[in-house]
Amino acid sequence: MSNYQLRNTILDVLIRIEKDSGFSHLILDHEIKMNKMNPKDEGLLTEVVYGTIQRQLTLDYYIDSFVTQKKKLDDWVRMLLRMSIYQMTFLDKVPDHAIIHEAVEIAKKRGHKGSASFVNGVLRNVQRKGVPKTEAIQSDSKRLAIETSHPQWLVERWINAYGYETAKEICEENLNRKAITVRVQPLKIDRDEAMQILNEQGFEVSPSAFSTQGIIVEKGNVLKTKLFKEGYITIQDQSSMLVAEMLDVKPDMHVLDACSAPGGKATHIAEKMQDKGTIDAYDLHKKKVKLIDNKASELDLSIINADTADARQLQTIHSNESFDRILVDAPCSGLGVIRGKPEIKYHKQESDIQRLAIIQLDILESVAPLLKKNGLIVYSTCTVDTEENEHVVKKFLKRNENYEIDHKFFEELPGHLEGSQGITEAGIQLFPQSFGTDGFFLTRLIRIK
Ligand SMILES: C[S@@+](CC[C@H](N)C(=O)[O-])C[C@H]1O[C@@H](n2cnc3c(N)ncnc32)[C@H](O)[C@@H]1O
Repeated sequence: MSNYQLRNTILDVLIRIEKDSGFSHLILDHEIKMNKMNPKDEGLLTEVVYGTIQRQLTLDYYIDSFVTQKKKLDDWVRMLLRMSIYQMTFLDKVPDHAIIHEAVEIAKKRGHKGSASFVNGVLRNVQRKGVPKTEAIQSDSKRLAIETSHPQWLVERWINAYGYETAKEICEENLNRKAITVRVQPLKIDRDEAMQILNEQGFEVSPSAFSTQGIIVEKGNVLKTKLFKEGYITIQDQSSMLVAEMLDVKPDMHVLDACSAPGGKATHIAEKMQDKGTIDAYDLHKKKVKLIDNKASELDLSIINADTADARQLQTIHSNESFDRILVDAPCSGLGVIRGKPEIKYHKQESDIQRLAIIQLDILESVAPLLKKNGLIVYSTCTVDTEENEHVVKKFLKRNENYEIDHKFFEELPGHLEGSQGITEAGIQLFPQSFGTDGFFLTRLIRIK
């Protein structure tokens, strides 16, 4: 692929992610497969696409300071400027003159002479004068929002909930890439053996402190390994691994996973139960239910019954007090996974959070009667937001006196979390900057009567 073709592909991918509100990782994976790219091109494509999305609002702030025309820029022109300025400002892989030359060539082909000279003018200005400073922005939240490319409402929400310093740390960490972590299927291989095999294949690996099944992979693409292809390991964030650990399942239990697709936690629970007992796993979306079946069969697990259902209607299928354990891994705003899916921060609105918090509480309240006395519910989300996390738990407890927080949960948390800033009376909020995990919340409730 020529440099020109590669830059053009990067632009196409970025436009598609923005236009279709699509997930960057899915569109990127598809593009890489379709184009059969070499690893170097694949690396640059991934780096520029993620980086441009991660820094979008900062890049727009730069662009707007150089553009005097009142007319709205064409979407493709803005995107071409974003990806070019991203490379000039945040990467040092390609010299500025080459970036400008290629951007102008793309503009000539996509637009007319005017577009090419406009793109040339803006980029030459960036090259000559550098990008504008942000220090002069008076408001702390606005400055942080522009510097770290987050919507201002979100920055203000995090400042209000956790204070300025923590909000700043979250925003800054969201600009980084995280290490991949995998979970071993312990009925097929043990962790040490899997680590040794990965090591021998050149991967840099270390054991996770969150789960006895977790491995941190610092470098390398595990998706291409035999271990992954044959279901000895699966990709899962360490925070998510904590869920099955905290659910405290045993073989032969009857477990409900109310919001289960694509089945990451259901399969972990099945492994913990030594594939003995029953897991009823539901998801609202029929298409996604297939993913649960696929994951279970990839990992050679047999005790998961996956089906389509609204978690708020499960009383019509199951009678009260039928489950030993229930997992509510609730649909959420996903603000904890911005590092991997950076477009999330632009697509979510504050109203989404309010709408989701109502659904989360509804789901918890609907499944609560289905749990046996002395049984446990784990409630979790991959978000960093008090309204979806602590507030949902507190509202639930206020309205369901037969439940309380299971305090043994805090004692059972891995030792390195002790004294973590995210531990509250309602559960634990993992921040992305704290332990290298996704931003994640979980807690455990016990049915006392
Ligand atoms: C956080 S994801 C679950 C991830 C899953 N537990 C795992 O570990 O792979 C939340 C899931 O809830 C599903 N969902 C949304 N609303 C639901 C509802 N009312 N009832 C059941 N599932 C729902 C979504 O389709 C989504 O797959």
